Amino acid sequence: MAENEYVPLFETRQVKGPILFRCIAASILLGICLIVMYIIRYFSIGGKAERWTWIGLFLSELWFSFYWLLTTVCRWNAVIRIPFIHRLSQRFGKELPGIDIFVCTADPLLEPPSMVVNTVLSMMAYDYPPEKLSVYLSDDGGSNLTFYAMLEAANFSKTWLPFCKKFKVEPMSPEAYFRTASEPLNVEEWPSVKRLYEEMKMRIETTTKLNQIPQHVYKQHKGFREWNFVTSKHDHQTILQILIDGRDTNAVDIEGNPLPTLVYLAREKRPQYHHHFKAGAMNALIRISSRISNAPIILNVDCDMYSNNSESIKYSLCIFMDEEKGDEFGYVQFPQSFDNLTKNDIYGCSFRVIQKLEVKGLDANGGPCFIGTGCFHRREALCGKKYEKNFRFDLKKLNNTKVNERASLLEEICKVLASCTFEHNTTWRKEMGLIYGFPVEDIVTGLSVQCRGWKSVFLDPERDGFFGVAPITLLQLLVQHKRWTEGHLQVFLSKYCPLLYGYKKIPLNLRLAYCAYNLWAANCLATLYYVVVPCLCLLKGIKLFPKI
Ligand SMILES: O=c1ccn([C@@H]2O[C@H](COP(=O)(O)OP(=O)(O)O[C@H]3O[C@H](CO)[C@@H](O)[C@H](O)[C@H]3O)[C@@H](O)[C@H]2O)c(=O)[nH]1
Ligand SMILES: [Mn+2]
Repeated sequence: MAENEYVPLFETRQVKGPILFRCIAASILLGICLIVMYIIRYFSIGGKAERWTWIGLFLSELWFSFYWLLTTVCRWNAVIRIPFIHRLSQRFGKELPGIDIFVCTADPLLEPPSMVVNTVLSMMAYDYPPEKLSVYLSDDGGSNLTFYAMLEAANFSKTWLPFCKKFKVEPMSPEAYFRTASEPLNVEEWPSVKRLYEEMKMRIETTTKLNQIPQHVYKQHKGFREWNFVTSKHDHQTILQILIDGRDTNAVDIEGNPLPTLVYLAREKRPQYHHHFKAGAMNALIRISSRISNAPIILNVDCDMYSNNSESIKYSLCIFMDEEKGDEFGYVQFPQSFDNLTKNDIYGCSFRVIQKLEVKGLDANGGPCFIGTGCFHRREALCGKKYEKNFRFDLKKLNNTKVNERASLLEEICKVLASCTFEHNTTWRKEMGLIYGFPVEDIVTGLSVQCRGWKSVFLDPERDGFFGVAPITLLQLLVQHKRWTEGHLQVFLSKYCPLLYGYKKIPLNLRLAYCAYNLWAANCLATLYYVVVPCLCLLKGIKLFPKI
């Protein structure tokens, strides 16, 4: 291909049917206007009680109209992105950047180590050069059970990764794969790999149940000794173990191919210092990974979210590496899909409207929010760099920083980076890394990246990129919704309110779209009024509608 002949790595297409949508929206707008006119016209009819009910209903309706306007603005334009991965391979061949993958876990009881192991294995099994992949697990539970499970994962990966490569296994989580795939006829390895997996799972589950590491295992790895100094999960030193050192020529799978780097981290926790939940964990990971592998692209996932599509990394690189537009993008967000939904999804846990409709609208208006998981970040954008128009990133070059310290020395050096006091008097938490202080730290962080001038992209390939676990009982759902709505409202009332914070930084449409989420909780007032008051009026015999 000639040098000057630019062939894009992705294409942006308008979502079909905008005219139909706009006609419907226009008709709704007309309806709203007629209702408002009607209400104003009959305003002074009836007695005092009627009038006040009318005013209340009128205000609720105004609120609903306003909220409808916010969502319509967000949906007005919608785009989808189509990456061309064959062009990526053609153009860059093996010259691809490094990828650091962060997995966060917090509690071995709520997030069983056997599940975390599956997530980690699925991340290691991407169809990507293993020497360029590094997987970091942050364990905020500081649990030796999770650490043990990771050791098992490191060991099993030697069988699992070649198996995945050979048979193009998808999903790459062994649990999900063996649950969904039927046994192929002429694959000898299948039963033996399955057996190995089941034995490993059994060992992990037994250890978790007994809450004790068997003595012979304890002696196998120096890492376990760290727990001699752990008082509780809220009070311990940094534990950092490089379980697979990708630079080590002996770190190979059963077929002799290199393995991805695998690192276990339990950052320091002390009762007198706030740990800032997942945002704190992510920031520690960003610093530690910058010292160990320093990949220019970071993928982060929750520990319950396994990879379902082995090409996701390449899809996201099609965005970041596109010669013309790639440098504009700060992050690439995949949807959060779930594989535990009940048949009718009666509580709407899958967020279909948001994920299948609204995010595409956000994308057309400057970029989707960062939703905390399944997101590829440009490290520099996440670490506070402002977008500069003509600045070109050479992602391939950025990756050539192999450190040469021994693994054990590197572990010691990095421990400081995850200490409780490291961030004091620095710009971490404000300008660098994830922002603290909100239950929805991801939303604020995404907003601040966008306000530094970066755009973002939503990618939803035909085969889902990731599968996670959705809350499916009413109670779980209410807890999650309460946290999210509260968090969003908090953002709206803080200095990060998109209307002000994003002023002159991001398009008005995008700011309004953010507000639709931020004001989610505020809807409850109008809704409550609307469902309660008319019923009371009916009981009391107060006439709500004028006779015409
Ligand atoms: O102190 C903590 C608390 C949580 N987590 C991890 O954070 C992730 C998300 O927490 P979870 O309790 O599962 O929250 P969800 O409501 O399921 O999370 C959604 O909403 C969050 C807030 O918007 C985002 O951060 C998540 O990525 C998104 O999946 C999990 O992997 C946890 O292990 C930590 O690492 N440290
Ligand atoms: Mn979750």
